[in-house]
Amino acid sequence: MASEKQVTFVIVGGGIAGVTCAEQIASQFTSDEVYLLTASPLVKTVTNFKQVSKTLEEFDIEEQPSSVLEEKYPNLKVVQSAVKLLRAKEHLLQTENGQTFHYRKLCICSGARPKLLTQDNPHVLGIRDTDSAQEFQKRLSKAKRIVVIGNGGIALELVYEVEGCEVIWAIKDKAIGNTFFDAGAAQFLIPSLGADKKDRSLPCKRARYATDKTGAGHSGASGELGSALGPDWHEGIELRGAVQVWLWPAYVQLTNKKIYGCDFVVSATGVVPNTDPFLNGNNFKLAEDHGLRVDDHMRTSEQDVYAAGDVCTAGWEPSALWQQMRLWTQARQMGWYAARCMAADVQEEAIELDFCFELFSHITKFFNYKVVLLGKFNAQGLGQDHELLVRCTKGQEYVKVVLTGGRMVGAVLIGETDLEETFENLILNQMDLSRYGEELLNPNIDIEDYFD
Ligand SMILES: Cc1cc2nc3c(=O)[nH]c(=O)nc-3n(C[C@H](O)[C@H](O)[C@H](O)COP(=O)(O)OP(=O)(O)OC[C@H]3O[C@@H](n4cnc5c(N)ncnc54)[C@H](O)[C@@H]3O)c2cc1C
Ligand SMILES: NC(=O)C1=CN([C@@H]2O[C@H](COP(=O)(O)OP(=O)(O)OC[C@H]3O[C@@H](n4cnc5c(N)ncnc54)[C@H](OP(=O)(O)O)[C@@H]3O)[C@@H](O)[C@H]2O)C=CC1
Repeated sequence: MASEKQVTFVIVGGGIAGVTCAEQIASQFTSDEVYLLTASPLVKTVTNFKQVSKTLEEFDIEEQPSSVLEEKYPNLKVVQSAVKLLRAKEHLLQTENGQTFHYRKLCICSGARPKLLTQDNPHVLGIRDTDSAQEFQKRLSKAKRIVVIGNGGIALELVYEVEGCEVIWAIKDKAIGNTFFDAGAAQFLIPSLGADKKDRSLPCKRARYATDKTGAGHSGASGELGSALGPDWHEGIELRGAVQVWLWPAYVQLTNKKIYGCDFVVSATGVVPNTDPFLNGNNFKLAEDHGLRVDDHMRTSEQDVYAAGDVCTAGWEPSALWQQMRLWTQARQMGWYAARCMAADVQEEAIELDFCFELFSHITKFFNYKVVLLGKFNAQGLGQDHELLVRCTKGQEYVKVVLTGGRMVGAVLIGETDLEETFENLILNQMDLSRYGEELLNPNIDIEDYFD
């Protein structure tokens, strides 16, 4: 049914960024109707939020029916229909179900979708949402062998979690988990794959790695065999050299020229922001990664249109210790900050870039280890101008700090190190640590006493 509404605030997207933004706006402007337009039947909400330290936060994500939000915020209306058209110059939006909204302020939080290796190939799956995860699960239950391509978050989780099916993991780097780790951390984690198999007595879990040091793409390209991952990676992992001689639904040729048959391929090769088709016809500035470019007030290049979460790309000059990564934490922080910017704009108040953009911080789990990443954890953008200190106890913890000019600028903490708060402080206060040298990571010294 066609209808037209004049509203102050419209938010597009029922993911973490959109829901956080809508909640924040609805709680601040209780006498205004706030509209959240979303293509998905369920909305994602943040629960059990815990501020672990100044910048580190932990929370759970729950998918809930939109009624839960509407009950909590009586002025928040959720419309489950995709936006099909935006005319930013006219401040007008239209949804698939025929509703037209004339907004004053709009925030686009339409997320991202998997950047698949090949489009429209029924044997190549991406994992993004509940539907695609269910499709993956369905196909996996009948699969003997899958090929996982990519070396980021999803691939790391999959190769560890998938059971009862042979997994061939094709990566183009020398070490696993290139988006989160360096080779040292990868080396620390690799035994978990083999050990996990023994400990959990999984008869069929087999992981195999194919690496390609050329860094070229996979299907059909040429290249040479990459170097081995290290002495431990194959421990407890069954390795077989030859391609199976029966017909598989799909075959993958890697750049090392090997061909593997499989039931299907998971393309865990990153994401691309959802900026089309509904944004077409406007004058949005896009970043190189196709994200909506936003300034330090989360404003896009179209007036009164803000963006947050995976769909946007930070276009401001970032702090020396922060970088954008498309993660839950940043989706929540951006959604929340975008709401505050929209509010400040309406109330004609000034607002400064939030403190959460001072220091990159992320807590997660890989291979059942707690993982904390701080600042320039992989010495991003530092070139040769840095020094690394590493402490590692096999099977227990891996601690790496990145120093430049004697000051700590990043850290990777794997395991229960209990160092996150101290290191966060050292990074934030930029204290000169030169005189401590390697003692900084001496496990026999209580580092907190040093700096009290
Ligand atoms: C398998 C997987 C595991 C992950 N694990 C982690 C993790 O452990 N830790 C972590 O920090 N991050 C993780 N991430 C990343 C994290 O999920 C994303 O960074 C985050 O969810 C992005 O939130 P968002 O709100 O920007 O986008 P999304 O969650 O993608 O939400 C976008 C919303 O916009 C809606 N939408 C899109 N187009 C339209 C339209 N035209 N009209 C109306 N609505 C529209 C969609 O329906 C959806 O509701 C993971 C991602 C994946 C895929
Ligand atoms: N626990 C967590 O924090 C998790 C976070 N996520 C997030 O979800 C999003 C999606 O995850 P994911 O898909 O793993 O994305 P990521 O961006 O984490 O990783 C993509 C990986 O695919 C590789 N890649 C890209 N293109 C190709 C190609 N053509 N051939 C081979 N490899 C390629 C990339 O290598 P290169 O970098 O060299 O291009 C990279 O290793 C990300 O934003 C991720 O951060 C997901 C799961 C868990």
